[in-house]
Amino acid sequence: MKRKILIIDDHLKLYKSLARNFKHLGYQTVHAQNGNEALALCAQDEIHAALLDIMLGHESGVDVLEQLLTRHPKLPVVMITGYGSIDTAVQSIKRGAFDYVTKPLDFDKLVNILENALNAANLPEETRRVAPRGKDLFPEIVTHNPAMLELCQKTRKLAATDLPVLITGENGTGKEIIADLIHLHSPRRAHPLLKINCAAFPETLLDNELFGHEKGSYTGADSAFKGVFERADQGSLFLDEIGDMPLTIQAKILRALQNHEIRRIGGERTITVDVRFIAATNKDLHEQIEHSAFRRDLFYRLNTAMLHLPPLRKRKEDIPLLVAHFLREHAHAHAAPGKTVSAAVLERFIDYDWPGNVRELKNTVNYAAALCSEEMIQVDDLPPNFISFETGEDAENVRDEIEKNLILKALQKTNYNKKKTAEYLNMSRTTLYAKLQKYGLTLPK
Ligand SMILES: Nc1ncnc2c1ncn2[C@@H]1O[C@H](COP(=O)(O)OP(=O)(O)OP(=O)(O)O)[C@@H](O)[C@H]1O
Repeated sequence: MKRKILIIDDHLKLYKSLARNFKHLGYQTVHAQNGNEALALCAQDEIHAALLDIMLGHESGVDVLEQLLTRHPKLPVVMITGYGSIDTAVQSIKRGAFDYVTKPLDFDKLVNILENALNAANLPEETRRVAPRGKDLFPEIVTHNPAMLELCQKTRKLAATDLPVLITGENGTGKEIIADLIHLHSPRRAHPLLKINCAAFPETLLDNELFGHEKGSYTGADSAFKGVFERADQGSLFLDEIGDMPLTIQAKILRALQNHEIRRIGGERTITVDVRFIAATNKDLHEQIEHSAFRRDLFYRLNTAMLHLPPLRKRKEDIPLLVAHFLREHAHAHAAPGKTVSAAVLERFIDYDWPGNVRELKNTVNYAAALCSEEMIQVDDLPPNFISFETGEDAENVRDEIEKNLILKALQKTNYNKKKTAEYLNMSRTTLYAKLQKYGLTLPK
């Protein structure tokens, strides 16, 4: 069946050109010039995704978005925005739009985003919630922290095995990216990686989502349903927030891990399943065991291969690198010119403790990049909590550490030639000598 895209735009010319391009790719398009027409089309026809202009004559695209999503909550909507209304586009994402594209439209990019939107919409409910979007489909760990580099190496080695892996770390430290990497580097990569957030479901629903049910197993079970264990066959299963899993379900998971067998709810027969387990938690499982909230035997089954992600506050030297990475990503995603941050912004970032870890940093950078109209992001462009935030000794220490490493690398690159090192670093030789002394760097004889 051809997929049908609804284009909501009051410019007929733009619609015609998009319709022509989409037709070549095998999509069908329908056109609405305003919110009412869009709602009417969605009511009478099956629409797979919508493209919605933020400026719809006298109507606000964001209002139309809300009306559409109220009636069709699963409809993926991609906003079209002019360069001047990116902040509104960011608002619309908060209100449920899938993504946004900026004018002038880059058709290839638009199709890419649309395909991601359509794929995400096709995923079962529980996997969609935690499914990677956009560029995250190709995860990349950005770091030069020694503990993280070691962890990346261990991740690659573990990926090649079929061992269950337990990933621990605070929220937003990158556990899901590691899970993606394990699967993508494993021999199972051609099969699905299904993800389920164990904290997102009440016990009976979680049971159903994991193990499925037989027809007639409870009122309303009109047909049999395969749970994620069966749907992930030959692939991997990512059990996120496993520390929040009810004890009864932990017992079933243990059985599945040990015997590779499950039973659907209301089912008599055992079903053999072939999945690789990847679990993650932000909880201290030892503590959970002490409080009888986590099964010791399941923990021992899972902890043969453990990966712990340190919080961002313990690897602050990664902050400048991550900031540059997220700025590049932002520029790329919005076909916008690349931005930088001022030294004062970096200082604040380094001094801050980042309780939400890398995710919080990414959101902060995206927020500032979207709102700042200049090339360099200043403290005033940051969210309010950063504007009133004082910097201190911490920032200085990390800056020194970064500078020391830079000088060391430059020395190695120039074979410890001080003149060339000074030139390479764009500093005078006197400054270089002072810094070598400050950091206790001695050159090989
Ligand atoms: N080292 C990194 N390099 C690049 N991006 C990163 C890195 N670590 C995390 N991210 C990004 O930060 C965001 C949060 O990462 P992720 O979802 O993997 O964290 P998590 O530990 O699974 O979070 P939670 O516990 O809340 O589910 C993602 O958008 C991810 O792409």
